[in-house]
Amino acid sequence: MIDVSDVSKRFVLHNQGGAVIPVIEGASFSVRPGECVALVGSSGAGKSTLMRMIHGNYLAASGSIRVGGTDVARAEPREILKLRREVLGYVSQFLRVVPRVPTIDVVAEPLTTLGVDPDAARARAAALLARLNIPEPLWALSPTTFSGGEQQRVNIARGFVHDYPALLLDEPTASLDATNRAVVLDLIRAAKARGAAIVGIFHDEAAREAVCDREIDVTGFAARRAA
Ligand SMILES: Nc1ncnc2c1ncn2[C@@H]1O[C@H](COP(=O)(O)OP(=O)(O)OP(=O)(O)O)[C@@H](O)[C@H]1O
Repeated sequence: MIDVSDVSKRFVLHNQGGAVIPVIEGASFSVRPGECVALVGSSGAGKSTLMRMIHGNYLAASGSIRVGGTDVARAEPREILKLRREVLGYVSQFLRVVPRVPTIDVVAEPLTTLGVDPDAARARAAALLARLNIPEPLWALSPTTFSGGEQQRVNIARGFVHDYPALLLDEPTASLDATNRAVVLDLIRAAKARGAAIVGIFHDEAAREAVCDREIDVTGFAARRAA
């Protein structure tokens, strides 16, 4: 489902004399449907960079990144947007939303964008918000003023509202209490059971052991640093 093949990435810092920072070289791995793979490796090894390349935020310098039928490394921006709508979900650590949109609509939006009836989309959003213990009086409010853990749970609800065939999870349990952490781990297990291919960064080792089938040490793809 997700095939990363011989991918490299370097950053060119144009505002710092064109300094080149090679980060990743020759990264290759695959994630099958129903599998959850953790990216591990020391800080700065390139875990987030690799996730951003799979999501199409950072362009790979070379290689291919196939998600379903799309090569993210070569796709046009509109193909990447279509991929993100239909195939590739992403739970980031930080919630970015349009101000004043109620939480229930923030969570339902991925479904309404796909043409799901708004009432059905809101019902599914409500079920997830309830499961993630977001109090019902908050659903009509914008999540911009929510606590860190509440915002993270809204992000998680949004990431799981559509049954994406592929999912990227950036620290999905980072600021959660034990109860909500367990809910998130159950959502991940359910996504695997329905065949989702998942790539995640989990500094929470116990969470990683609970849901991940394999670890990929990104340090193995580290490019030799040159000035
Ligand atoms: N936009 C950018 N411009 C320049 N350099 C960048 C950029 N993004 C990442 N880097 C560099 O790439 C390297 C890898 O960073 P990355 O954030 O992918 O590491 P990580 O493994 O996710 O680290 P951590 O576990 O600390 O979050 C770092 O040396 C970082 O400075």
